[in-house]
Amino acid sequence: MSIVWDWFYSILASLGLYHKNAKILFLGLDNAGKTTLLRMLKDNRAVSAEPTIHPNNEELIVGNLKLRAFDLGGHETARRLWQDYTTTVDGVVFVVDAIDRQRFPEAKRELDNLLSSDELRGVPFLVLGNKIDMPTAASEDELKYALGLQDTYGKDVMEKYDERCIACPIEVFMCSVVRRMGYKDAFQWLSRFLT
Ligand SMILES: Nc1nc2c(ncn2[C@@H]2O[C@H](COP(=O)(O)OP(=O)(O)OP(=O)(O)O)[C@@H](O)[C@H]2O)c(=O)[nH]1
Repeated sequence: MSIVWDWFYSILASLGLYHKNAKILFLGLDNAGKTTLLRMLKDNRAVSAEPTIHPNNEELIVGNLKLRAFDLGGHETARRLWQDYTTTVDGVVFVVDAIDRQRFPEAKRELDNLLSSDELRGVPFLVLGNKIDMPTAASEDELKYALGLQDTYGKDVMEKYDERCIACPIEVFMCSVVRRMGYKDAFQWLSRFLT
């Protein structure tokens, strides 16, 4: 295994994603930071991403781990696109721009749609409030309130996943993708629901 490959696997291992057999969707409004996050996981560097013109063109496949980003909002076709992409989704990473308060209601609508969709019943949801490197970013409490997520699953990594849990596990983590802050704990949280 080359040094670069080795190092790449060590990133995935630190996030708890190494050797996972899972399809994870990165969803959220445009400009939230999905592409930047995907590229960060791929290259460990923040590339200033051009806006995604084709919402289905960002994908990362490593062994049995498939990560794919889709934009929501503004276009109805997005839903069809991710539904066509896979019928089995093992996890959703829903990215929200924590500085764009005006769009919190729109983000909430999209999230509510996802949470009530049959295809995603029981699927763990990781909600990332991104861009906390900016001083105007919402706090975790503010974002949770805006998204109606005051009552979340709990962050304790040691807590055992209760298979009988009817509602899907959902938790909010604040992060800055470009500063590489916050998303490690978040992915570790998500990874314990993946096989
Ligand atoms: N300040 C700050 N900016 C960020 C962060 N993450 C992403 N961005 C910026 O936010 C903008 C949108 O990022 P993208 O990754 O393109 O967002 P996207 O969700 O993929 O949206 P589209 O590209 O429109 O599909 C870019 O200018 C990024 O550089 C962050 O942690 N902090």
